[in-house]
Amino acid sequence: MTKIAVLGAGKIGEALLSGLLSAGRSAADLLFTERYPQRAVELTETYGVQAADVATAAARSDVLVVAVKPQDIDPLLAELAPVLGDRMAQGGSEVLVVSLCAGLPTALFEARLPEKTAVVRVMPNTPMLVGEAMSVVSGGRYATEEQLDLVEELLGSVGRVRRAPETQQDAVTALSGSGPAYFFYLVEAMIDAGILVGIPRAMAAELIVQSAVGAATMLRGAEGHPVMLREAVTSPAGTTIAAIRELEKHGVRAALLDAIEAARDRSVELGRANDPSIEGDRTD
Ligand SMILES: NC(=O)C1=CN([C@@H]2O[C@H](COP(=O)(O)OP(=O)(O)OC[C@H]3O[C@@H](n4cnc5c(N)ncnc54)[C@H](OP(=O)(O)O)[C@@H]3O)[C@@H](O)[C@H]2O)C=CC1
Ligand SMILES: O=C(O)[C@@H]1CCC=N1
Repeated sequence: MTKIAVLGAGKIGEALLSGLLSAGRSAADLLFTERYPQRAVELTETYGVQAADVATAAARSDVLVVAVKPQDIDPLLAELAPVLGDRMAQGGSEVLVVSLCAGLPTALFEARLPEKTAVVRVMPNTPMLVGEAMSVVSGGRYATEEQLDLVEELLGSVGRVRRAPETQQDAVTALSGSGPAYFFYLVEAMIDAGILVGIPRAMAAELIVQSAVGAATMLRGAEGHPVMLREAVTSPAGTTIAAIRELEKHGVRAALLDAIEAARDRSVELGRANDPSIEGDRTD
């Protein structure tokens, strides 16, 4: 069985560990690295997965999943490069580096890691926790078809997977990587609206969450025809159109277009900030 190490078990790293375990992968085939010992102890207690240092993780794993914040990539790659170099020098099997980092191009990893290291860039999302991730996979220069298939299989066990050219990854990050946050934000606002119109919080939450689950299930079944689904809810001179008029008046559609464009731009910026060929453009 493929041995996988998650380097940086924060929110998305933990979601991946949890999702892979729920999908039936053995804890013995997983490792993780973490900066703070207390966090490592908590994760081991919760999931039964062992913590390791970067050298051990790199020596024992077939796949290294990088899940640190883009701003933390430099020290991690500086630590990883010599370890992978030693592994190669000792004739060890090839390792595959899978980056989940927003904005960071595969070329960045290829430039900092030993020559010809295979890198795959993935943009997943947190619904991985419940086996409903949307992940988009792009191969770097040295990633083989078999390695891309392997990554698709791993992520396919925790949700849906698509392959796309790396040039689309910043846009993908803005859409599905951050996407769950937009829905959570809408739900939060709708629950507040429930309170405004006199429904207690717990009941408002139940009404809205179940409506979201029902709407999501219908959207999936309808293969993405949101306009027709919305029209079916919108009666002539009814309540829904009164609400839609307000949404349009307040520019909610335009706000979403701007928001997703801003997220795409931020992903591009994170990549540039970590590009050693661009001087004086580091943004945190
Ligand atoms: N959260 C999300 O929805 C998604 C996130 N991503 C990407 O995943 C990556 C991680 O994001 P997220 O999980 O939200 O961030 P978190 O900050 O929750 O997780 C990153 C973890 O990595 C740890 N870490 C940092 N440096 C090292 C190191 N050198 N060795 C070991 N551990 C280290 C951090 O420790 P410490 O707490 O000490 O800093 C932290 O626990 C980012 O690149 C992000 O772009 C991609 C898709 C979705
Ligand atoms: O907000 C972020 O930068 C990360 C990437 C996609 C979702 N969360």
